[in-house]
Amino acid sequence: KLFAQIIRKCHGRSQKPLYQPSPMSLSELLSFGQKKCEKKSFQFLNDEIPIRLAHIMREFEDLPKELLTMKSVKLVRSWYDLSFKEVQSFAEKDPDDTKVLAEFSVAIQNILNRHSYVVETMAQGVIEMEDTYGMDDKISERIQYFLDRFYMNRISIRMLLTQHAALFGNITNHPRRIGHIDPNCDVIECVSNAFKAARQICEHYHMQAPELDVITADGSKLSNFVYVPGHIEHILFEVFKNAMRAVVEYHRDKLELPKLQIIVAKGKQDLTIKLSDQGGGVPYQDQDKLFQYMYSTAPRPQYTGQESPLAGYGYGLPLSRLYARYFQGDLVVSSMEGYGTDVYLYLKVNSSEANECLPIYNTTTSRMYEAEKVVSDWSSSTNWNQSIRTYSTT
Ligand SMILES: O=S(=O)(c1ccc(O)cc1O)N1Cc2ccccc2C1
Repeated sequence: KLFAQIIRKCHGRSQKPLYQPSPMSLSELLSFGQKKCEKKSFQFLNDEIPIRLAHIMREFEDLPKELLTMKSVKLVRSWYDLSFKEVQSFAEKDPDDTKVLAEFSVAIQNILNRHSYVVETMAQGVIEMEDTYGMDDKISERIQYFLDRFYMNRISIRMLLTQHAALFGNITNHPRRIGHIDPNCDVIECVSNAFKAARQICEHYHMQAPELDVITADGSKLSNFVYVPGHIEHILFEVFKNAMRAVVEYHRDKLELPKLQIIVAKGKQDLTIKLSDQGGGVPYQDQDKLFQYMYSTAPRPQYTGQESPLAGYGYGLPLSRLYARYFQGDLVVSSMEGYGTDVYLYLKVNSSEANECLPIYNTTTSRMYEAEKVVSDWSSSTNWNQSIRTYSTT
């Protein structure tokens, strides 16, 4: 019933449709945080969190039923149901009552803790489904579509909740940061922190790790760039692990490892970080598989326990691309098989353009789950059953 209201459009053009998520820009989140008004933050979250939870809870219902019956997926849905009810219970409470605000902060911490392992648990559900029912392209595409939206929704909810917890909880923060936002984010420091963390793992396991050269393009004044350092370090940590693993494995028997290279360039719109490795690269036709949840779970290497710790359960790149896209940036991989791979991380320079990227549930969404597989209207082989191979538009 509540969800039926949520996608109800209100009358009149000027108003935002009722119960649609409200994307915030980095600059709005920053100034909201600088005001440090706990009551306003409580009221905003009181409205916004149930809406963002409800939209993704409704989308769960369009998932392949094979996935919905998996116990890991049922467990994740039960967490969302519980958290939705907990936030809803504050709907009528008095925002001027400091006891209510204190209870709200406790509820937020409980919700963040409850949802700590959602990514792993959903990945387990996908594996359970594949083991039970097998996999085909159509199910794989629907799962890819859902997980990108599901994890982006989760990133957005955790961003709002951790901002409130950092601003009004009793966590001592970095002096100049507003919650998790740094008005003067030092990208070179982010690069250095991520590189050291990845190198430590690589050296511990592989006894060696490639060195790093960092180049800042001329005229790139890196100062006063507003961003969430944690997001940049999360992304760079993943791509450094990939690059180090590629270089160590491709040059296994050599004494000297070719260095990694980072170039940082800042223009009017983009701050771009390019990471180049000489790790042998990947075939062009396999490049998009790097971002597939199914690919990273499907051909599961036989876990012999000898797996390099640099090789996580493979969600590193798809999730990192969501973090990059969350504030209107992107993550692009460009590989040369036989040589190595370049990864471009694009970030918005202007915080007022860095708006949250939020999935919303509407008729387009539900159609995406019903869509039949498209038949290819390109032919690239004489063999008849090949020519109807569908042209995947991932
Ligand atoms: O596909 S890659 O070119 C590659 C992908 C993403 C990235 O960030 C860096 C990369 O280098 N690459 C990952 C990897 C792992 C083990 C052995 C060989 C390779 C090659």
